[in-house]
Amino acid sequence: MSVSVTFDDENLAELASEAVGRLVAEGVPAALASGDPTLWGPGAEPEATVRLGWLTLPLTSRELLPEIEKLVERARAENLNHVVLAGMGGSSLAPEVITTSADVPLTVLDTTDPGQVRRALEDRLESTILVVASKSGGTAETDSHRRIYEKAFRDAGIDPADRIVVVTDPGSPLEQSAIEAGYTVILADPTVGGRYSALSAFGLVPSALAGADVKELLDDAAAVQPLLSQTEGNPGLDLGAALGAAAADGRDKLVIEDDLSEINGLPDWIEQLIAESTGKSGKGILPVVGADPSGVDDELVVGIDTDGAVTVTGPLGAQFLVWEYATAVAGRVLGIDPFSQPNVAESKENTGELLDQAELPVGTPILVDGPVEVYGELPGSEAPEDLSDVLTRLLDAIPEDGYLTIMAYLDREAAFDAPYPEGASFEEMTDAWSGADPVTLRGQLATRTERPVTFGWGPRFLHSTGQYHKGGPQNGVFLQITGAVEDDIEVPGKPYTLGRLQLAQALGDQGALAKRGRPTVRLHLTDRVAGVERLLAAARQA
Ligand SMILES: O=P(O)(O)OC[C@H]1O[C@H](O)[C@H](O)[C@@H](O)[C@@H]1O
Repeated sequence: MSVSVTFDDENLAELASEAVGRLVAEGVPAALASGDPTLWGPGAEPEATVRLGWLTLPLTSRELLPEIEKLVERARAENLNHVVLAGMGGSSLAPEVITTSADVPLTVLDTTDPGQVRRALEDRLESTILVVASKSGGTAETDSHRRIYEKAFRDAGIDPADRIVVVTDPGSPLEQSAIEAGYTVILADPTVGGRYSALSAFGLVPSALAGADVKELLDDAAAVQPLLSQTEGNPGLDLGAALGAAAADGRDKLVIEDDLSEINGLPDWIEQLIAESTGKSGKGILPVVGADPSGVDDELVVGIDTDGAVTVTGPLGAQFLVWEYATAVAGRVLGIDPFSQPNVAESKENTGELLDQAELPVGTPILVDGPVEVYGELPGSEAPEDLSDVLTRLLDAIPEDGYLTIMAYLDREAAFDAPYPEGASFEEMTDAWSGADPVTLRGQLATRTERPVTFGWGPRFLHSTGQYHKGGPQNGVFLQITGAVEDDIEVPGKPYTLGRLQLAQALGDQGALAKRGRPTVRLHLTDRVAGVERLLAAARQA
């Protein structure tokens, strides 16, 4: 089974077909299939020269299968059936989709929230195998998770070398330290960037350990690969031309729907791929995930196995490859380098500088509304009356072509702790969860504006849409949510705790956004449960 890309929008079909015509005339399909790094201009060439390995992963990754199989057998023999993956962005998003689609359990740690990390640590440590996945080997979150787990294993009398598997690029500092520590190391293809690494060791190792059939993924991707050098019937070319041409024509908000799909969560992976690849030089495509279309002119709805202006159907392995190819093509149409992420480092550097200070410069709240403190500058000169007023003013500040983003530096599983009455029906349970979930705020605010409202968990989104926020068109309005930490976790060998790192990440990104003059407000929940409740109530009133 292959991937099909179909259009249900005449204008778009025409735009896409014109763009395909131009791309074919320029020889793009053959050039891309042969790994030509000049396709994105001289500025992008050095990076593209070492970033096109994903094109051949359906074949080259097969070489990893025996090594992966051995690892899976060892884990089974030792009853290591709680698989925890520490990895940010491209190093965890693909395994998350692969394992949820295959319905096999994987605990993903892509957070600095102490509560969420503690939850993982306290869950079956005796049967835990930890995959530490980082291409660069220098990502602070992943490094912290490794240090915390090493200590937890040792404290429990377990040798970390028996439990830690490292996936990284050859020559990274992580490879070196992992070899010294005696960890199992699986090296990934260094010619593949993080967000294009779904079919590399980064996607395959944790997914296989969790029980997913990764050979099938590669088979499905290999089946679509021959189509990608064609000038006709090339799903990657058709999709990329549509995304690029639509965005160039002003339809640059990409609503990705997957309601009927058996692939679970692909939009989250696409979000990183598209946002980080295209959101730069003041251009880009804003992925909108988990939201209904609002029917505005600058919106393009893509359905995964579900009807949209463009519908993309096909198995997961093939979808990965087609979306990667389409993103590279859209980059060419938009005139950007799809392999760089120039603005991600900025927030990281800000965070590093903040962590060097004795006290984090949190500032003074402009308002305290019960368990919610409000920091930052609101559009308009008057002080806000209450939290509802803050939300209204943020909504009013969204430019005509802009968007609002909610960024929650919180525990993304905490809502499941919400109490519900004994004997509650499933509906009552989901009501209790959504009443305690900051994600609910997205839907509430979306009903009050036609403009897109997106939601991201911090710091996860910093490795994804964070690039677009800072590098893309400057028309975003930003709402951060942070929370008090009750039970913090030391990061062994580092002068900070996870809670301090988490807050520094929020402040670091706030600095980067404020520097660009974007409206950015931080809501700090001094009591997390009561704070979310208050926030959702304020959104209802606003
Ligand atoms: O795999 P790592 O080197 O730890 O990187 C994880 C993530 O970090 C950065 O933010 C990049 O922008 C992402 O594309 C990458 O996926």
